[in-house]
Amino acid sequence: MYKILTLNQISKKGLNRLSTNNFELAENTSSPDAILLRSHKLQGDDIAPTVKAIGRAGAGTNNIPVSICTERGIPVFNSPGANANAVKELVIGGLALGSRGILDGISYVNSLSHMTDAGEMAKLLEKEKKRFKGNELAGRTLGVVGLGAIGSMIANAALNLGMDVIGFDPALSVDAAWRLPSAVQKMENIKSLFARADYITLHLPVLEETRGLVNLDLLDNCKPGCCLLNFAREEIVSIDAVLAALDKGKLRQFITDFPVPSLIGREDVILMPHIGASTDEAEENCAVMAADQISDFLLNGNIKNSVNFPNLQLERSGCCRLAVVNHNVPKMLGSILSILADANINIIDMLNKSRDDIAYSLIDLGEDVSSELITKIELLDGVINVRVIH
Ligand SMILES: NC(=O)c1ccc[n+]([C@@H]2O[C@H](COP(=O)([O-])OP(=O)(O)OC[C@H]3O[C@@H](n4cnc5c(N)ncnc54)[C@H](O)[C@@H]3O)[C@@H](O)[C@H]2O)c1
Ligand SMILES: O=C(O)CC[C@@H](O)C(=O)O
Repeated sequence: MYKILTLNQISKKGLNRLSTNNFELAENTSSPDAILLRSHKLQGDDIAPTVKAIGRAGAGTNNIPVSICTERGIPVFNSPGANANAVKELVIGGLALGSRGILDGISYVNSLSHMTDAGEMAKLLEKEKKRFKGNELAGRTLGVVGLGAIGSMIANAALNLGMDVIGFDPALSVDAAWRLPSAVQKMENIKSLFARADYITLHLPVLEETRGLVNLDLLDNCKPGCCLLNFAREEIVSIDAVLAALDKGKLRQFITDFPVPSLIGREDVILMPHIGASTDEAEENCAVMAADQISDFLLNGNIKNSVNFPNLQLERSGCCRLAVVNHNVPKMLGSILSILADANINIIDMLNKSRDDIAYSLIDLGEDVSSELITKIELLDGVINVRVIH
């Protein structure tokens, strides 16, 4: 029985994938085999020595100490694309809020609760509505920074709204490039995107190189009257730089899913409480994907959608399976295989892959192995951990 520690509210549909025959769910346990979480900020010390895998029901993994997990041989999984549609729809909503007097108009109507005569109210609204006039999105230029799962969906939707779309992504994957409509004009650098766009939307991960990426220099260079949307992560945008650009009138509006106190109460800012992925559908999609990946890893050693381990899937064969994590250095596989050969154990099937400093092998054996043999493999210099999966 594997113990799964759930942090945050994980959709039931996902948790139901973890059959009670094999898994026990707990919101509090000191010896979990895996952790399932959403935005909970996990510290290295929170990860018990028993933890074999971490599943993020969502896209961003900046709340998980991924490099510590890698050193400890723990794969971290996320759910790429599973909440992209939810974010896309909210960003389209954000574009509408940023182009029309929707929020002010609604507040104004709500302020008229003292009125009792519908005819009088209609007359007043017709007179006042000019205060809430906006501009159409069609014909304006949207700059999309980060053209992955979310960015490419937004680019598509914006084209359908009649917008011109320009994009910047220095690390676009081949799959993402295939998904991207050819009408999206690729920019050489982020500066030229900022200089040309009427609306800019951010959809990149927070990494060392993207922390504070949107700074004074970039905002000084943006098209006057531009509207910036941040549904990616707080850390990507310098709030001081945004406040300065708003005060100077360089930016017309800032719309973000990551509020901080200094942004509250400004008319040129729209704040949402990190609800980009808060739809039933996205929560279910993410939870199902994360739970399936954790389940397949614990039961079979297979890896899909890990952010720090190689993807590796091998159909089960033989009597038991060894899953070995080791440093990606020469002779490791040979040393493991010679221990098995010396014990006269037949290998039925195997697969070995590496990613950066980590190598991972699945080895299906013709017979069961003793704990002494596992200890021999564990003691090899460079081996990080070994699991026997029956
Ligand atoms: N508001 C929310 O609730 C919410 C929901 C989902 C995701 N997110 C955030 O959005 C981010 C993107 O999500 P996704 O699903 O599209 O991820 P993704 O991995 O599919 O796409 C991210 C893209 O950003 C690109 N990128 C990396 N560095 C860049 C840089 N310096 N400049 C421009 N592009 C760069 C990558 O090459 C990739 O194509 C996540 O990492 C997460 O932080 C927020
Ligand atoms: O779990 C959530 O609600 C937010 C998830 C989102 O920030 C993500 O990175 O996928």
